[in-house]
Amino acid sequence: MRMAAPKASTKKFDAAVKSMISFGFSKTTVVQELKKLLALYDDSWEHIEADNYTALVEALCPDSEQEGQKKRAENKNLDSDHCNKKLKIKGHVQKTKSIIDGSGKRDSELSRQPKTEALEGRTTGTQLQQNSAQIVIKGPNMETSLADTTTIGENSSALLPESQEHHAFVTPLRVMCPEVLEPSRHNDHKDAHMISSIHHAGAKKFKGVLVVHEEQMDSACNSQGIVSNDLSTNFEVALSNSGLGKLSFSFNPSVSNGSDFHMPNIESVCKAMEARCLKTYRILEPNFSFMKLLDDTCQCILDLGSGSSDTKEQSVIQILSAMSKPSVMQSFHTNQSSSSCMPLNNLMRLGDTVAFSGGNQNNSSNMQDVQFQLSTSVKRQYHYVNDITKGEESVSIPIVSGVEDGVLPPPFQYIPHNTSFQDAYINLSLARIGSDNCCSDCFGDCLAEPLPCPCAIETGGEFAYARDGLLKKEFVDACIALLQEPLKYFDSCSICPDACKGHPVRKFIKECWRKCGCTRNCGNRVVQRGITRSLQASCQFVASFCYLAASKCLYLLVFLTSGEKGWGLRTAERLPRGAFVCEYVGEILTNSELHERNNKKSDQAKHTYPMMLDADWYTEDVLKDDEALCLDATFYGNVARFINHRCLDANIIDIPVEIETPDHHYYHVAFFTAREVEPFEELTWDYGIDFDDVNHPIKAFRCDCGSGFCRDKNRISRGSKSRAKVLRSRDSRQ
Ligand SMILES: C[S@@+](CC[C@H](N)C(=O)[O-])C[C@H]1O[C@@H](n2cnc3c(N)ncnc32)[C@H](O)[C@@H]1O
Repeated sequence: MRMAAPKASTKKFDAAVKSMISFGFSKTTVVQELKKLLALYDDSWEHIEADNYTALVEALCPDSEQEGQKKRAENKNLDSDHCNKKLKIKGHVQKTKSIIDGSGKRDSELSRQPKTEALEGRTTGTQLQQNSAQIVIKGPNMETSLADTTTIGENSSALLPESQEHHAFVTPLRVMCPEVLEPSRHNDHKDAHMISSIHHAGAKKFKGVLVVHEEQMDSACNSQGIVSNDLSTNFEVALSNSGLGKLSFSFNPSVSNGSDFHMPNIESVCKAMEARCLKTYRILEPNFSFMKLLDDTCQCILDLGSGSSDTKEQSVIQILSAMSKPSVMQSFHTNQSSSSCMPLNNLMRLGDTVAFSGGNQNNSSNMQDVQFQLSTSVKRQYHYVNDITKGEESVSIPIVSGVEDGVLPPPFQYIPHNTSFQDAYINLSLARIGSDNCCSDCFGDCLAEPLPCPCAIETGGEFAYARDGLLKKEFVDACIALLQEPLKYFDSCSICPDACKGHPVRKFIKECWRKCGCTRNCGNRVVQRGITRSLQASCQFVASFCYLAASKCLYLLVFLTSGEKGWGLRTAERLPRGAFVCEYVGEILTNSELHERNNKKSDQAKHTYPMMLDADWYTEDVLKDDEALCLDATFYGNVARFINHRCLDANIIDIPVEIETPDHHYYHVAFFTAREVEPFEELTWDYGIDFDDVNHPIKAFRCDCGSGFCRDKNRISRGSKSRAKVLRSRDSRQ
């Protein structure tokens, strides 16, 4: 009889289960595997908890298990008893040979398979059939409907009608027929041909079968197909030149361990797979779809199998795009095997710039090889796509979409701090900061002191920041109220009494600075530290798993929006309310200089990047004020230049921050989250544009913000412009 587990073990057990559930594993499976591991390790948690539950992850992920066990046995010098036990498990989890061959005799083959019996003792072909889900891949010109494709010959009884838990849908097919077929490869497979892939994972027995039925294809174009039956990899491939394929997944109901299993809807399976890819492999492409992955897999099989030259014709940009991803991934996955990254070794571009192929599975050395052979201009583009900051920030900011379509944002110089253009007069001398505006008597962290320091005077004697580095709730509330209803908070103006309708009151943050006695790590210094990695603590994927590399991490991503807005910025992680995102950085210009620039600006330049500082606070005649300042990020700027506008309910707000100067003539514009922001949500702020003001020197764009509170009466109706249309119109302009 087993003794009741002591409390500490129960906690460990729960923690391990919780951790694995967060990666998408089912509780039942995790509990089962965990119990097995505990038995294996004689209830020693040391090995199970090591490296963030690596042993458990490996037990749950069959592909990595054998390798992982080998490594663990080597590294940890497991005693022979453990090794023996492991060997037993290992024997149990070995991948089996495919239970379906290319002959299409699925039922009989299934029931004959000794491996199936050995693994389950219960699995029958019928069970598999009754729980199959189909995905029909259909060529662009094929008229065959889904319903049509469900009736297949006698050897394809796995393909059942909808009523018997079939889930089918159509996706465009990129797999075209191979021009040359080797007769020996398809002669024996006249009936139904299959792409099959079967994984047996010991306790976690899972079978996935992708089936391509060729009768249907033959009836469509009476063509030959291609079948590969590679026993060494347990992988069978059949492709038709008709453009119609059928992928059928079958599941063995015994995996459900007697629970009430029902075949899930195929769309929810795709969604779950996409979530899993996002979490586990950190696939950051916003348009990633599991169906596209399957589609690409077929294309890949065809390309590799037929030695197609398609891959050679990819544009450099496409290669760069593909290259950028693994290196981005690598920053998260330093300990990962190459399998989680893009297959770099298969990318080929022949000709003047890149010649790259080979079997080297080590991505880091591949990257070096590629970079070595790329021309300078291609290298420059590659670096730009990978990190638009060119290393100026402590985080990398990649371009994650649009690149595959050959589109890049118009060039600009990345600068992490504001730079004066010419006439702008900014006096940053320490002498101008009086003792009232700094805390020379402080030391260490001002936020740790019981009383606020003089720097908090600006914020009513309270620090704007809390100890966790976020803005205090009340401060965010007050800023939002002032931005959303400025007229309510107008102040009588002493600066421009004639023209000013009243300066709206703004909430300023005053940060401690160099004249203060506190250290650089003082909690009242946030914006001046720039875009930092501190927010990564809130990144659920990274924090809870062991892939966080010592190198730079993803945090912000530049992407091509789906509407008329052009490029945008999104966060890669969940951001809590009140978090500092980035500063709006650009050239500091006087209003007159900006006016001159606007006059010279070509009509082609669709997007504009100016930001008024003290000049535009509801004055009507602002351009008379030559000394008034603004920021322009058109030629020099930082990542904030990609943040688009959203009327009223944007997820970030701009807050003026004093750092070096005590007046409100020149200040920093910092963006903070107005609410919690979900991973991959676009970041937007309200530019404060009056869309009705036809006299404004900068012509307002037609707003495509999609907000229910959109102020633009001429707004673009949602859905009228697709991403494809935007790309097409860009192409025609180039
Ligand atoms: C600061 S830039 C933002 C980045 C810009 N989307 C790009 O592609 O570089 C401002 C410009 O983006 C576009 N934009 C921003 N928000 C928009 C919106 N809600 N609707 C339409 N266009 C928008 C306008 O062209 C505007 O002049």
